[in-house]
Amino acid sequence: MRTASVSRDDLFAPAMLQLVDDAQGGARYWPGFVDADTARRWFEVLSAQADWRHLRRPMYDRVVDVPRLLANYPVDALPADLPLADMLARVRERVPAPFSSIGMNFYRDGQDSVAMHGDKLHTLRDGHPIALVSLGAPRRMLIRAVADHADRVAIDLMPGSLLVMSHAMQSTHEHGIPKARHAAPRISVVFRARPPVASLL
Ligand SMILES: O=C(O)CCC(=O)C(=O)O
Ligand SMILES: [Fe+2]
Repeated sequence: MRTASVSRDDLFAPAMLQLVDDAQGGARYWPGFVDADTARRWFEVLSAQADWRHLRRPMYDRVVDVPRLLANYPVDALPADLPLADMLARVRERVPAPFSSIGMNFYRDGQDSVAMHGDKLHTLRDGHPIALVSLGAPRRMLIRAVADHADRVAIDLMPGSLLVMSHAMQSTHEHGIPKARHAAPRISVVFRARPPVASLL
């Protein structure tokens, strides 16, 4: 396994790390996408004021808690008291894609997690990437090839960082945030380009 860990304060850190390669840009990571003060401000407002929901989901013959809080906003109805329009504008400067939905995850502590998965392709516009801004405490993400689980990379997602994953990668690779022994609260803000509603039916 490769481990990629870069801190914003590391003078020798590259501006961008290529974590996975493919014809659509693969997975690219910018550790210092926004400055520390901006990341702190965004975390404070979102943690306090977003519409966080605790979901339960059927799994086999049981109903289980989703082990993190979720909040979702379509980009054409962003609440004015949240910094999401500003975040979207900055993400679009770096990644010019037709993002239409913002999904957020709140990992309250090390027990919160997301299992290894590829994002659902039928809910994403073909060819457009997913962009993910991290806020709050660092958390480790694992990315692995579906065809060879030994082909994997661990990246410590720092507050103020941006991770961009290609559409193609959602079928060739899985990503997840494993549980951690100790972790302070973290938020990820995920920008996706959704297909028009009609094509979902
Ligand atoms: O929180 C993260 O960094 C990953 C979230 C994720 O994979 C998702 O929302 O699909
Ligand atoms: Fe995901």
